[in-house]
Amino acid sequence: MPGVRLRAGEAFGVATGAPVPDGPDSVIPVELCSVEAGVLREAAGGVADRRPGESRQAPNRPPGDHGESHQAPNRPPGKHIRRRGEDWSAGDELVPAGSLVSPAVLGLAAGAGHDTLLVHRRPRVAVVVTGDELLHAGPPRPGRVRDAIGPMLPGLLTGADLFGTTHLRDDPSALADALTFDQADVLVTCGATSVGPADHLRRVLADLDAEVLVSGVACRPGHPMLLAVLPDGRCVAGLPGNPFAALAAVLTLLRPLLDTLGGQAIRAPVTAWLGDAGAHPHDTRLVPVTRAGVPVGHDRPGSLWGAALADALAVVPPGHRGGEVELLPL
Ligand SMILES: Nc1nc2c(c(=O)[nH]1)N[C@H]1C(S)=C(S)[C@@H](COP(=O)(O)OP(=O)(O)OC[C@H]3O[C@@H](n4cnc5c(N)ncnc54)[C@H](O)[C@@H]3O)O[C@H]1N2
Ligand code: MOO
Repeated sequence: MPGVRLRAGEAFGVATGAPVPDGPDSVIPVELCSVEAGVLREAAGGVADRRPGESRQAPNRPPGDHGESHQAPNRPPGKHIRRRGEDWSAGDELVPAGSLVSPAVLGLAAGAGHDTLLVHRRPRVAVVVTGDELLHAGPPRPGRVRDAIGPMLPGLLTGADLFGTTHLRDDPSALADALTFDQADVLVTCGATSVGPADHLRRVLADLDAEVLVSGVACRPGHPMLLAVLPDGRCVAGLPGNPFAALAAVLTLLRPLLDTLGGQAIRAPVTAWLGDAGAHPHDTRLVPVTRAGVPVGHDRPGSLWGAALADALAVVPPGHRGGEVELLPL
């Protein structure tokens, strides 16, 4: 309370959050005091300190005792007073650069007096699912499979804005057309990464003068995954058509790309102990496991069953027989 100065033995009423006058050593909650004939009396303990049968009333004091020498047992100096600058000082880093602006970060920034924040824009993503054989409703039948990647992707693209999903037949000119969509920072294609007659992605990218940065990786599943940059800087992430391989490519290639474009800090690795999980002789294997690192099985490249049962994919290095491995949370 600017302009008010308390002397020893004096008290002043103050609402929660209001400035306190100069001079007091602490604040006593109003429910722990009483005022009789202009004299403030303080209960010996707080409500929480009362034992069964004890009165909450202030102890009897002789008239004239203003309580100035009385120190309540639970009232150290400074109690219930927030000092200016006690949470942080000018120039302190409140959250590290690269942090996600969560609701708490937004509130903290406002509380610290910021009107604007310098942020990365969320990357914008468009998805293109290819395949003559794909169905989008009903049960699979001979020669036709349900699109399992399109429904899986939106929930995996956290931190990005998704324009939507386009479904294409195996037609190179339709694919080339889809890759001209210039509102997206990243175009995600599903299928057509391999070398079969209907796998047009690499030829289409060559025709568009794209620079291929990643053309296959030593990882099972997911080994045909691809990353390319179009001449105008837009990225193309090619997910393999086998659904579990597509998931592997999202976790190991697409998500790190989106995190980087969105300015997010690199996630600290999570690890678990994993025994002999059937390591590949020369490639890294991704094995669906529980949080405790127990393989759940059902991990064929065309099936998402194991991933659906698992908490994470364990990153199993070639030749692994047992030891600590990285987990990619699902
Ligand atoms: N000659 C070679 N053939 C293949 C190789 C190879 O190295 N040499 N790699 C195999 C691996 S591993 C994978 S993975 C696939 C990747 O194939 P593509 O990305 O070209 O995808 P497609 O041929 O279109 O499809 C493969 C498989 O997945 C089914 N599929 C495709 N899209 C979906 C979808 N959205 N939802 C569910 N299932 C999908 C598709 O019907 C095929 O059965 O290549 C291998 N071949
Ligand atoms: O990427 Mo493929 O599905 O390795 O098996």
